[in-house]
Amino acid sequence: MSETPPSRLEEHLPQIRRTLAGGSGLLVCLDFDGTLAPIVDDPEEATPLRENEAAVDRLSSHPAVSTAIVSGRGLPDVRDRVGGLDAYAGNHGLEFVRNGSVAVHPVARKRAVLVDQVCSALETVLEPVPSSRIENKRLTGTVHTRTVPAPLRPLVRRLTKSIVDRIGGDQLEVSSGRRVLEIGPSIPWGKGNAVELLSAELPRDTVAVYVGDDVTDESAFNTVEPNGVGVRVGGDRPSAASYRVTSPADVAAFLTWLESVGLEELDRSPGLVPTEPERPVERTTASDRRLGLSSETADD
Ligand SMILES: O=P(O)(O)OC[C@H]1O[C@H](O[C@H]2O[C@H](CO)[C@@H](O)[C@H](O)[C@H]2O)[C@H](O)[C@@H](O)[C@@H]1O
Repeated sequence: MSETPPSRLEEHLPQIRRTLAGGSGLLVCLDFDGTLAPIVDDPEEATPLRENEAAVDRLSSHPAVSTAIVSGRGLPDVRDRVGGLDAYAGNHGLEFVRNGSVAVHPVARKRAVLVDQVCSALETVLEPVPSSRIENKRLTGTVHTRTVPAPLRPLVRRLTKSIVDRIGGDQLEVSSGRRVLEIGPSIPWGKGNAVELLSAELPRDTVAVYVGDDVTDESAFNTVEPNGVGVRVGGDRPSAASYRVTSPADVAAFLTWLESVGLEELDRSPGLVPTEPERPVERTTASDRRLGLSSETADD
């Protein structure tokens, strides 16, 4: 991961316009929890902001734009929560649906039986821990610790790791996310690979945008940067994304800006792009200024 904190997006719209001006189309990839939907205690209750749904719908209906959700949730789950995108990647990119056909990583498919055994064992072992919750997503599993009393979280981590070691051996691994432990196959595959696959099907000069809030989104930021636009939702901790916004409401403002301002840049043929002044003068338009972003919040 980059050691550089991302810059505040609203201060860098002219750079983003220049990045978009290099492309003939746009691929907009979006994480779900913490990006389109605010983080909530109960994962079942997570719902995208209406403004995000509307902005995604508008982008999806534009002929120059392809849209995708790239989520840690299982595919059926995330498709139920937000509709209308061109493609969906679930389980951190291990499964995919596009043009009506579903693809699953073959190694992940084989190891799903181990994930299932781990989830069952954890249901029993963590049963006495108040408010612990196990989400079996078939190809991966999630242990939720958001509502577990803080002093008990290290115990949950230890128990989870020991069960995964016992049942999964070197076939499974545990990683951390926002108040979750993610259990999945130990293979070098993540959201970044999913974004690569999506990009590979589009013209080479398509500009890729990725918006996400969590550690697993870093591989996707690495995939789209530096020719595309990586946007981290959250505070100023280091990230491979160049830009950051604070909240899902800010994501809606950015997506709206992309549709109303950013897309205009794509339409300019290279010969028509105004030459840059010698000393760059940042072109901030009234539409740029309307991008109202909220104030800082803590990452957790
Ligand atoms: O890649 P994402 O779409 O962001 O999915 C990552 C995980 O998101 C969900 O957990 C997170 O959101 C929950 C609801 O707001 C919250 O309670 C939890 O603490 C967060 O980590 C989802 O439940 C997981 O399956 C995803 O892996």
